[in-house]
Amino acid sequence: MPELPIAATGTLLRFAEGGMLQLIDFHLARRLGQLSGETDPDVVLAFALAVRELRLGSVCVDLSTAAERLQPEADLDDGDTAPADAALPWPEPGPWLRRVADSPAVGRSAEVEAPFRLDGNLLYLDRYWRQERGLADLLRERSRSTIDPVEVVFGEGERLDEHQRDAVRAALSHLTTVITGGPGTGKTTIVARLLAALSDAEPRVALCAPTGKAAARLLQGVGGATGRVWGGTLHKLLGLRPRSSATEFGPGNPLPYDVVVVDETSMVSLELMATLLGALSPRTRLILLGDPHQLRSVEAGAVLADIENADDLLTEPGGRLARLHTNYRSNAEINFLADAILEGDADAARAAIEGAVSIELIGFAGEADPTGLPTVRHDTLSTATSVRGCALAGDGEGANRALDGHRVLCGHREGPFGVAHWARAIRSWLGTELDDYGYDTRHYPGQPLLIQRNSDLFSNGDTAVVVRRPDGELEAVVERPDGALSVAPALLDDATDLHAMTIHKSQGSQFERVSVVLPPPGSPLLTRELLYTAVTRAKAGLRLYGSWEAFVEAVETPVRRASGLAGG
Ligand SMILES: Nc1ncnc2c1ncn2[C@@H]1O[C@H](COP(=O)(O)OP(=O)(O)OP(=O)(O)O)[C@@H](O)[C@H]1O
Repeated sequence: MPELPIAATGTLLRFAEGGMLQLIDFHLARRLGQLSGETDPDVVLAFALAVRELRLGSVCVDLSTAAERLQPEADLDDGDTAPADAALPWPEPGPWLRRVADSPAVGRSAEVEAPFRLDGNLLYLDRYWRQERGLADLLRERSRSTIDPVEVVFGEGERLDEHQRDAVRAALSHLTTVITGGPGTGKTTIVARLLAALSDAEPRVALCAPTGKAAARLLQGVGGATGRVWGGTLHKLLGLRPRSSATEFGPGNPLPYDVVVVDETSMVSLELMATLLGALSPRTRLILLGDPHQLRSVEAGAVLADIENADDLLTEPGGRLARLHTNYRSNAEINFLADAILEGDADAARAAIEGAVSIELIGFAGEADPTGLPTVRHDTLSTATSVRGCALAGDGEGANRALDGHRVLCGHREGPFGVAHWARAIRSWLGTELDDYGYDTRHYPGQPLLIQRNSDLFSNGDTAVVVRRPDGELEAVVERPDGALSVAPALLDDATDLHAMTIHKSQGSQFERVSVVLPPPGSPLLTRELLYTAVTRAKAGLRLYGSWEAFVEAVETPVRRASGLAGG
């Protein structure tokens, strides 16, 4: 049963009881309405739904389709399924939209400040409407600008395929280029090639990504930082301070680069993308790389997918979209499965698993201790043993490499299908198998760590391994864009043991073998994007723990995030 707001009555109470609104949605909507004198419960309901949808990752709510499209929420972490969709008193869309439009809390022109904004059928919190509009205007403006094209001649022996060559040419002759493709389709290879083609002009280049790990991989892929090539997170590029929305660079102080490349753009929120576009000089080439089929940013927005789907954001002469198709890294069975998932074809996806030698589905219904499963024991022990071997020999980079041999990924954070439970079970079982391994709260050689906050030194999502130095002291070796960094383990006291991680956090990384703990049937997390993201983290081997029912449900449930961008 959801927690109900005491002050809610009538319609709003019914929606809260039906799992459609949480306390925060109700209170924020009511307060913002009260400040402007709005008390009509149906209008406050529309505001509360806009707040709810923002919390769930959509920039706005489409009031004309809300009754059919919005689903009640379940507690994501306890594995509960959503409450049954009791018939809720949805207002008639036409009159509802008119009453919302007339509300004093809804701005009518861009000059008027008001907490909400109605754009057609889409209701926004004003701040997000302004961000979306600002981003769309800047993208369209850049699409109208031309740039001197740079010629590229591909050599005889160059192994770039036709799509990759087209993407390089596009980026060399446009101000804004979006290059989409799944993992291993050559996005990094292309960046290296186009930087080589631009090298005569000695451009100042920024290579960045939403996470430090993804930025590190991009930088490594193009041969590392040089005098004119900088690499790091998007937050660092913009000069965003932790826990603040102020940036060093912006419209009055543009970024000092000729080329800005962003990898893993699917994880970038609307707010961050709008900030980036606002901080670019009109002559800076922008190249956005990413896989629009992966999970979206944690914050609101699905900017990459929206730009890909919109007709008018990225157009000639200044803008171009290029798509890459062939995954050169993962094995053919994993690629085949990923394609079937994207097609939403559950039969083909199931057949892809049943006919594969490198993929299997192991029954897991949440009842058993994960380490009772021999497959979990085998994979986690072999990885922990290799990581620990390197750590005891003081080899931090080797330990970090070995850590990528196998990873347990969960959709949920808590509960029997969640990261906390699996990580605890694996760590305590490994503690019984390996000497001096994580049996109490002290750091230990081979301890794999996940950093969960941004700071001057590290980025949220960076990984580290605790190693033993020749003098016997322990140090944590962190992988960063500009190389490994050794720090006292105490500096990472708030990092968590990385015996399992969420699928969300795994974006931007690939591992030799991956074990995925599927959410149970009925979980709101069971979506096509979650499954695709999890499956494509694997290069050579994949295990899914769960049921066919959960698997099929995921394949058949695409995520929808509302925004006004793709609508043009
Ligand atoms: N045309 C090609 N022929 C053969 N191998 C290729 C080709 N293009 C790329 N590769 C190889 O495929 C692998 C993946 O390429 P790359 O790292 O550039 O992909 P990516 O899209 O950046 O992957 P991710 O985003 O997942 O890191 C690399 O080992 C690369 O050398």
